[in-house]
Amino acid sequence: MQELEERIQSEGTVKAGDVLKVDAFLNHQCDVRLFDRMGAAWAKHFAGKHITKILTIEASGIGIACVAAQHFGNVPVVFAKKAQSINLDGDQYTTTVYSFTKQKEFPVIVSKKYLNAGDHVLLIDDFLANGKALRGLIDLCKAAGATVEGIGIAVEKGFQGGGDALRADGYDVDSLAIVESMDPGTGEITFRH
Ligand SMILES: O=P(O)(O)OC[C@H]1O[C@H](OP(=O)(O)OP(=O)(O)O)[C@H](O)[C@@H]1O
Ligand SMILES: O=c1[nH]c(=O)c2nc[nH]c2[nH]1
Repeated sequence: MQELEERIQSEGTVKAGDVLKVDAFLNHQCDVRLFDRMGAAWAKHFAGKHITKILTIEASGIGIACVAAQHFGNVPVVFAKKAQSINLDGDQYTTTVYSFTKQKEFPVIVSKKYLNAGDHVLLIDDFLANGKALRGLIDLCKAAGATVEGIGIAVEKGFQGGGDALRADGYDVDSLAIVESMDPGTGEITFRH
């Protein structure tokens, strides 16, 4: 998606440790008109797929998924929680995920009420790096007997390999920008096309 690549080039910064900072528009301050166009792009890619639910993970995927849902017939958006809460009752599907930016392991929890066998799920997230977050969401879908119809990602860091491993496993991963390389010294960012 050319618009997203241009925003990354003009507003993104490359940090040490393979971190791309795009919090001016994607995952701190949110450009909802951009999110809307990202939703439209995923709707075009996944046209013809029967999607009954969007599943994402706290925190940064939530806003993007909610805006994107409007392009999928306003299907419900469920987000996996990364902490137990007195607000979480009843049976739950749980797994654990190592968080790239927080550098620690989190529980990942979805109430059994909100993910079911028979659901056809689109996974949405802001970033795909090593694929840990998505593998966790896929595990939750498997536990529920739900079908993963596809994966919509805003920014994939292709050089970290998580996306290619998911594609090799047969998942339809639509990343709107795939960073091929980025250099914290010069700030140069290149994209895969
Ligand atoms: O492919 P991976 O290696 O799993 O990296 C991608 C994940 O990392 C970020 O989550 P993180 O927990 O770092 O931050 P967040 O709370 O802002 O979503 C991002 O939102 C993805 O969920
Ligand atoms: O803002 C972010 N920048 C990144 O490089 C990244 N990788 C995973 N999750 C991420 N979030």
